[in-house]
Amino acid sequence: MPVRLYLNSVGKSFVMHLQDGISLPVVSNVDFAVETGECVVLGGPSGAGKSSILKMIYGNYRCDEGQILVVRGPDDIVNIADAAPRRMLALRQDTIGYVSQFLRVIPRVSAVDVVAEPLIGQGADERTATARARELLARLNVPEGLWSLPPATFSGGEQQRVNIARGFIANYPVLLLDEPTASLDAANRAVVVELVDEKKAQGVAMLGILHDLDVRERIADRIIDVTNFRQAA
Ligand SMILES: Nc1ncnc2c1ncn2[C@@H]1O[C@H](COP(=O)(O)OP(=O)(O)OP(=O)(O)O)[C@@H](O)[C@H]1O
Repeated sequence: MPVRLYLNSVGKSFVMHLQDGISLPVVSNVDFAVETGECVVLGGPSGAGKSSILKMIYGNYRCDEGQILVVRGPDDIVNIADAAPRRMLALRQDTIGYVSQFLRVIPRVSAVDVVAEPLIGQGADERTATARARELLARLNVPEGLWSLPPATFSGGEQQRVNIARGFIANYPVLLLDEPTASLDAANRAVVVELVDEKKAQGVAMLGILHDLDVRERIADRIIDVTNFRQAA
């Protein structure tokens, strides 16, 4: 399968400017690829650098060394490590999705509109996007009575499921999964496994952090141990 995402000698340290500029090394020489239709899971103990790697790919953290290449087509390769902020925002709209367990609540916007929004952002008409949003909310067992309400008052688990629907609705060639099943019940974890399988069938390249061993076992095609990239202090 063709490579969709390639991390080439990526390194990251945090410089603590308020503490005499101390440098905290996190990872170095991170080198791996994710192919289309594949789900790769980052493993390793707490603090190993799993989230930092995902955040560099999504552009939340600056990549200090190396390249993060997204292969969008034979002649269309973007290096996220040197993408300007405006370019990064465009990539977040059409190329890289991020599903975390936390919903960023937008005041006064209904759950169905929160979910539909990324698909509309990719050019879908409102009616199609809303229908797809309703379908996903139903699959994730969010009670129908809540769909027209803003999720601010929803329970933690309901907000999490709205967020998963929002993360899976759009058509991103690369999808980052940051503990999407944390604290979901078994039935909803199984729905997430199905959604991941559907994305694989569509050729989406996924990179995730999943502490839930059962879900990890079911969706990971490969596990990469991040301790291999530990940077010497
Ligand atoms: N913004 C930041 N500023 C300073 N240090 C940070 C920052 N983000 C992460 N770190 C440090 O980088 C190291 C790696 O953190 P990271 O969150 O990537 O690990 P992780 O493997 O995802 O851990 P966990 O499984 O606990 O979420 C940790 O030592 C952490 O303290």
